[in-house]
Amino acid sequence: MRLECNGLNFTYPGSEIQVIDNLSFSMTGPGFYAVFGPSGVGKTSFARLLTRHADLLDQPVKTPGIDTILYTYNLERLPGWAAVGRHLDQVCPPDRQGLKKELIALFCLEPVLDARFSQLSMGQQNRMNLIRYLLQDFDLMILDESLANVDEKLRQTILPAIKERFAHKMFLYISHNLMEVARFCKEILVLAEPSRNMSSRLISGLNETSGGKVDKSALDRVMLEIMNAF
Ligand SMILES: Nc1ncnc2c1ncn2[C@@H]1O[C@H](COP(=O)(O)OP(=O)(O)OP(=O)(O)O)[C@@H](O)[C@H]1O
Repeated sequence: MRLECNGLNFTYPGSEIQVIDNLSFSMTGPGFYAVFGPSGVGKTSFARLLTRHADLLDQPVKTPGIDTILYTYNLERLPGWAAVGRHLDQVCPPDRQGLKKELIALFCLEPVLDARFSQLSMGQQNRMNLIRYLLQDFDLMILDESLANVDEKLRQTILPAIKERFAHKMFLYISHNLMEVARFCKEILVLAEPSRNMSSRLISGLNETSGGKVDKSALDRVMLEIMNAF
C-alpha cells in the first residue's frame, strides 16, 4: 500500500488563500504516520481531501493498495440514543466480537458501557467513537485529533496497541502532540505554511512499540527536526 502526492494543490471554492501548495510525498507500507504542523496550516483540509477519494482521481494523488479510507475526528458524535455498549454491539460484525471486547478493555471503557454517549466525558466519547471505526473494514484510517482529551498515560498505552493490533493497516494521525508523533510514528509529514516559503517534509519518527524504552536523545533530535521544519 502507498499514499503518494505529487504536487497537490488545494484552494477552497471562493477563497483566495491556497491551503495546500505543491505538496509532494510518498508513504509506503502499513504503519503509523503523522500529519503535523501549526494550527490552520491545512491538516484537516488535507485529510478531508483524501477521504473524498473519487474527487482526487484527476489529482496528483495515488493510493495503490488502499481501497477504503475512514476519517474520524475529535468531538465526532455517536448517532442514536442507545447505551454506548448496545451501539457497539449493533455496529460490530459477528466475527469481531473478540476484537470489540479487547478494544473496550484496552480503552478502559467497561465501566461506561451502560451510559448514553452524552453522559460520557469528552475523552471517553473520543475513545468510544474510535472503537466503532476500528471495528469496520479499512485500509487507511485518518485519526484527526481522535485521542484529544484522553490523558497522556492512556494514550501511550492505546497508540502502540493500535499499531500492533492493526499492523497491516495504514494510519494517518493528526495531532498537535510533538512528543507523541516523534515517539510513536514511523514518519511525520510536517506541513509548512505556503506563506513562509518552506516546503512540507517527511521526517522519520522513532516508531516505538509497547514496552520499548524511550531513547531520550533520539527523541529530542526528532522533535527538534520537526520543530525546525515549519
Ligand atoms: N470550508 C472552508 N472554507 C474556506 N476555508 C476553510 C474551510 N475550512 C478551513 N478553511 C481554512 O483552511 C485553512 C486550513 O484549515 P484546516 O482546518 O485544514 O487547518 P488545520 O491545520 O487542521 O488546523 P488546526 O490544527 O487548528 O485544526 C484555514 O486557514 C481555514 O480557515
